[in-house]
Amino acid sequence: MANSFKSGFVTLVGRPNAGKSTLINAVVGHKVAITSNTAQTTRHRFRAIVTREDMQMTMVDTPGLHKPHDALGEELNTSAIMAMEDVDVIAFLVDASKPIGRGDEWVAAQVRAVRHARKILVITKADLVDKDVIISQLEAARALGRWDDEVVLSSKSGFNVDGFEHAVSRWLPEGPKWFPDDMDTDQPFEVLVAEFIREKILRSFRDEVPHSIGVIADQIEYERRKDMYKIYAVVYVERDSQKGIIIGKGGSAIKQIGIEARQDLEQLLGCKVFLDLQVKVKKNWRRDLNQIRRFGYGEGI
Ligand SMILES: Nc1nc2c(ncn2[C@@H]2O[C@H](COP(=O)(O)OP(=O)(O)OP(=O)(O)O)[C@@H](O)[C@H]2O)c(=O)[nH]1
Repeated sequence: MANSFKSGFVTLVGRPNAGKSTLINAVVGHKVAITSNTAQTTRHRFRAIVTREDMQMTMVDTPGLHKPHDALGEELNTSAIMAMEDVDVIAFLVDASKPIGRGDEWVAAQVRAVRHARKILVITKADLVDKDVIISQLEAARALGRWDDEVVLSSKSGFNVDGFEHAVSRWLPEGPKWFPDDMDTDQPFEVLVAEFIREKILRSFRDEVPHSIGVIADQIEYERRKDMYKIYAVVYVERDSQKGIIIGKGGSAIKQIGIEARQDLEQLLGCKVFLDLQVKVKKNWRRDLNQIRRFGYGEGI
């Protein structure tokens, strides 16, 4: 008898910076999620899909859970908590290199409250610490809930990423292929483009403007004759001072962001990219929920 096909949904949760987006990219095999050192990099829910011969696993990335400080923070939390409903598997990620703290405990409490899903404990960033640290971290994390499986891995080195895939697959129910074989993310193209640009800004200005920026890819055109994409994007900031920082002396900072984003986009798109970046001030956009939704962040999308 032929083996039956398995399919289902897994959500990755963990405190900000636990390594959710990096793990998704490692499983997919290329970049579909942006990452940075800045906590709360991920702002919107999206799905990444991996299809194998015998299974299809759809990963739901979520903004890291944390105590909210503003409307954006609340929206991100609601989004992350909602992502735990209606999934088959919850993967709870704990950073091996950071002592378990209140952030992890708070997320674990949300996970414990979900009754129906299978739960996998995932210790991430194993490349950063010694074996004995991993063992003690595993023991401490075990105490935070009841786990159906445990995985220790490193998304950076690739160590045991397949172990994660197998652990999830084990708990997926039999089901149909929900998405076509070649689909690896459900993010609209313009959102993916905007996110790649936002990543570069976050990486350049870790401390100065972490949560005050939003990026919209206004216009994307493909020029067949040149095999080139023309992308016009706007970076929104809250204050004039932030605009100055992002533009930099004589435009040097925005130029550098443009170069890095263009290289990434060329890799994503497999052809040449012309990128036009503008910086505009939109006061208090973070506090205005409609504005947040217009930027595509939170569960409103
Ligand atoms: N050394 C090492 N670094 C890692 C690994 N996984 C993630 N990181 C780094 O940890 C930081 C955070 O990773 P992300 O994947 O963005 O974390 P996240 O949980 O998605 O973060 P939020 O979007 O803030 O919730 C980045 O700088 C990653 O490069 C790993 O396996 N090893």
